[in-house]
Amino acid sequence: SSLFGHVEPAPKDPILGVTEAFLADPSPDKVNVGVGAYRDDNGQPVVLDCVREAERRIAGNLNMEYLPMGGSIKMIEESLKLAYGEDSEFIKDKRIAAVQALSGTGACRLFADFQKRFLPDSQIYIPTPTWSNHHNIWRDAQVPQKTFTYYHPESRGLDFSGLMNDIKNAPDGSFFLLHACAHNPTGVDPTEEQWREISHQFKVKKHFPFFDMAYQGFASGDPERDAKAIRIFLEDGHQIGCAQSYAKNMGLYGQRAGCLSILCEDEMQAVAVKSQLQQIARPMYSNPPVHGALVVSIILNDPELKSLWLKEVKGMADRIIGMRKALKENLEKLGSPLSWEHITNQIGMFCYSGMTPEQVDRLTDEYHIYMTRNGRISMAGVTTGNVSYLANAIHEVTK
Ligand SMILES: Cc1[nH+]cc(COP(=O)(O)O)c(/C=N/[C@@H](CC(=O)O)C(=O)O)c1O
Repeated sequence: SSLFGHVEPAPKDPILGVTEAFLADPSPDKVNVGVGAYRDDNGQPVVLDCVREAERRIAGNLNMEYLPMGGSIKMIEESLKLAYGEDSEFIKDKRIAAVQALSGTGACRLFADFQKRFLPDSQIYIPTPTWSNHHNIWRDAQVPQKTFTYYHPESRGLDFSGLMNDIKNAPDGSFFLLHACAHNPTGVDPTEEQWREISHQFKVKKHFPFFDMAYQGFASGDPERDAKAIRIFLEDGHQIGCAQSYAKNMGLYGQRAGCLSILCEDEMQAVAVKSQLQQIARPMYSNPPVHGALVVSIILNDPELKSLWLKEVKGMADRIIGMRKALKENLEKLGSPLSWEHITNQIGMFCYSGMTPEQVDRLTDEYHIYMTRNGRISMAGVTTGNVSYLANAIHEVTK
């Protein structure tokens, strides 16, 4: 028998498979509101001006040397300031073990592998629902998963009491995966007050919070505001883990620029933990890519470029917020019998519409509209040019 005859075709990825189907569709009316990637009002991908300027500054004088296993020190420094705060005591005390990672996915995976290696009996509580790849990451790291209540379908909001119950009922010292802001796919975030209650309960239970922060700045338009959950936990004295990504908020999708950080008890522990994170990276990819890290470092380290970035990331967030309003208004104008309040109550890249897989299939089959079957709409794919077409189709399949 042939060597690889038993290898079955892999199932389509629930998110990236939608992009493939969209690209294969010849219809001129097709609309892609599947993958969470920003598009401008013409439906085109965007390279931010701050990124183009950073590229101009490094053009030609790039060296192609290896980065250290832990990645670019400068990029890590800038990333920690963004997540933990410019004046963070934890940065000053060198208590944070941090390595450059292959974007947010790579940061989550490094953490999951670290968790498996050094806390082999631990498991991880993952919100219901969550970004589909979270399950794959901790599965492949062989860390057992549990789920915790998060989304409340009836109100299309947060099931806070269900969430708090699950936090209370989990064994002491459990690991929890938390979306720092712009929860994917629901667009539902705890309020500041709710984050404070969650943080308090985590102290009582000695739980460990691992924040996946893939959208800092992209949710509210203000990176400081979008880091509020992390800052609350830090003020309460928690040790945390954090996965950062520059895919969405800096548009560096394909550059795979991210950072994994773990707040340790002291500098010596941070040095040990960082050295072990590097030990995991070395046989996996040896060291991370140099280009994206350089772009990030130049932008965040230069006050002029950083303020340009802040303006541009707010611009992206504002456009999405504008499309939320437009989509809701179009549905209301069509006389939809349903409430669409959640479209503007939710935040970040996604609207969790509440549509069923069958309704999503009809949108694709009858209207060439592509979204994940859980009814998640990537709002960045909505433009002034397609919002009424999209609203009409949604109305037709939901009325
Ligand atoms: C919560 C979350 N975490 C991490 C990532 C990974 O991003 P990276 O490019 O590795 O930095 C994504 C990407 N989400 C979108 C794209 C994807 O599925 O990869 C999405 O949900 O469409 C997330 O939504």
